[in-house]
Amino acid sequence: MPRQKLIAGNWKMNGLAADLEFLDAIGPAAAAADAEVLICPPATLLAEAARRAGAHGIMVGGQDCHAAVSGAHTGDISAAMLRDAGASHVIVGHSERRCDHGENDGIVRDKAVAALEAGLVPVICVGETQQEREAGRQEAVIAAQLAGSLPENRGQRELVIAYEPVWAIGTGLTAEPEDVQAMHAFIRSRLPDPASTRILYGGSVKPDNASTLLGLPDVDGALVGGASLKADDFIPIIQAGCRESQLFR
Ligand SMILES: O=C(CO)COP(=O)(O)O
Repeated sequence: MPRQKLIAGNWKMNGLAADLEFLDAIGPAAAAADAEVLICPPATLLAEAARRAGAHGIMVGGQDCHAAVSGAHTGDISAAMLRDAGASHVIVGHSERRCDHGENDGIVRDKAVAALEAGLVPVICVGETQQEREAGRQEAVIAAQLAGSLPENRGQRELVIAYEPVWAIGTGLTAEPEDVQAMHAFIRSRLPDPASTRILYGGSVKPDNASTLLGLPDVDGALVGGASLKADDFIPIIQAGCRESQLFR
């Protein structure tokens, strides 16, 4: 059973209500695509995004969640709240959260467990820094992040891994296709359900490199930052995912 491609957009801290027109703009491309499309807007837009996205078969997700179900955590949002707002997925362990908010692997794992318990699919991010890659430590770093961040017992519940080399995020630098494929194959070798788990690549995915990256055998989709903010950039990435999905049938 081939893994269907998943093309995900992470809007990060961008987007006001008017920007949800994006969903109607990408709607026809998403509806026609033989690939799943997921948009993760800021939490303020989630409920309205879910309402508008549903009409096009687009899924929506959160960008983070708290590990607790509810309680005295000012400013935080639980997985159950995301689900209640219409999310199906949540990104956890993005390098910007690991770096800006001091989230370590244990915190990321607790968030992933909370997501699964709320009925969300966690998109668990891992990635090495430039320094770690230059020192040839990328596999050791990723192995440790996977060992520390993945829930231990998830039964049949789905999770998604996103490999995002930190040095490729927002820099316009993408990893070489051979390095991406090698790392994705390495990640797959470490997963309990290697055949069914989707591994996305993220880090400066753009319309002009999407086909190459999505055509790699162990790349099951993309987690797109900057190029998910404009329909003209995101539509060709969806279409690349769709083409590459069909080639695998
Ligand atoms: O961090 C990312 C997605 O989560 C990647 O961001 P860019 O596509 O802007 O490099």
